[in-house]
Amino acid sequence: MEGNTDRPATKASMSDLHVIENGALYIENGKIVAVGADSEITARYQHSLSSEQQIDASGKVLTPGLIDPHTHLVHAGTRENEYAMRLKGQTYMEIMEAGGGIHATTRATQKANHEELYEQSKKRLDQFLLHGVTTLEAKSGYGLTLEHEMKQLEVARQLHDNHPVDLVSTFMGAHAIPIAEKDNPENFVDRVIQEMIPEVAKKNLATFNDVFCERGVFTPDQSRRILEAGKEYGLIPKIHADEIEPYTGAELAASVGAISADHLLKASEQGIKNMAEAGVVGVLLPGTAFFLMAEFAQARKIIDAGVAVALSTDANPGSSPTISLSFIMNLGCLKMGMTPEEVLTATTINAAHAIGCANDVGSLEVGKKADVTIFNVPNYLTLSYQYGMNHVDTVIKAGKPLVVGGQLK
Ligand SMILES: N=CN[C@@H](CCC(=O)O)C(=O)O
Ligand SMILES: [Zn+2]
Repeated sequence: MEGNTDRPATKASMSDLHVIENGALYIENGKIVAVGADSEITARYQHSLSSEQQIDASGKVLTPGLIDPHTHLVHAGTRENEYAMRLKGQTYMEIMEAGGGIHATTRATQKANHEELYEQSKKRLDQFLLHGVTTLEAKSGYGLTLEHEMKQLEVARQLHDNHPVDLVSTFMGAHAIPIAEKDNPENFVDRVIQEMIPEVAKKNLATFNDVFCERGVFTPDQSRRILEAGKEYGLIPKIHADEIEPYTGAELAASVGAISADHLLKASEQGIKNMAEAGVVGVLLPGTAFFLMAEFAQARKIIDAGVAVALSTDANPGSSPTISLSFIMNLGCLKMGMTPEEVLTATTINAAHAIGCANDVGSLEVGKKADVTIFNVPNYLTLSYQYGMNHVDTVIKAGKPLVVGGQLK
């Protein structure tokens, strides 16, 4: 798996995995130093390694460490009660409008202190690692006040510092309009712009700035204001776009120069075309369509239109309570018309592009960080063929084996 570091893979290049049969990697100081045929690499480097420093992956598949470019990792609590309500017919938006949904997780997250939030989020992060993920993006957005948004971002930073998985942070103060400000949303938009964004930027707590642009949440105009304001502070725009209804989120992503537009279940053809032209990565989240029993994003159309597609879990307690990118790969193939090759590109190099880290990770190439996942499967097709299983055998992060035999070391 090499190539597409300068720009994300689109169209046919999404299928080009550059598989090496009987391959090997040599790692030094946390970086990939050589990759190629086992016969060559072994002859050249084996003498410099003790037997403990060698990993025999015969019969298995190595990929770059998986990258999850859209998660709501840092939050408190769960919402299985809402799941039961939806199964009886209530919709996601009805539950949110009645004060549940994102508001319910906001209450729980505000109530949790830093340590509690850290512990709950760390458990999920360990699970991500066990499922082969070595880098992920984590959003705030369950604080909705300066104090609690900062708390979420500080927990994310601490996890990045203490945990082997790398976190890339996104500020998402514009995730919902707090219930108390329902009748005056502009006030809240002003607070996000004037109070929160400058403080997040001052403390350097996020790389990206995301908005839930959806009818009943933030309008396209409010979203644009928030994203443009973030740009002035160096925060790169991202958008939760066209998830529930067509709402010109994809068009907005292209016009504000967003790095990615995410969801896109209801994106218009024009919006998709604009994204392709502007080079906005489309991050598709089929776990959300699955869990909300909604129509899936039209990945086939989106890829054929020239948009670079990445896949993500959207891990969150309301619309996608999973940490399994493998399951997302299955859904990508079975529900969105993607190929087994495309879903691998979408969870590695294209996912890296969606969060601006393709120079360091996302492919198995000399000079990149030695983040490698070894799956106990005989070929890569099996990864999106057998579903509901965790095939991860070994995870190497920056050269260190952290998961061995499917267990945290
Ligand atoms: N759609 C908005 N945000 C999340 C869901 C958050 C929640 O329900 O807690 C998403 O990406 O699906
Ligand atoms: Zn999300």
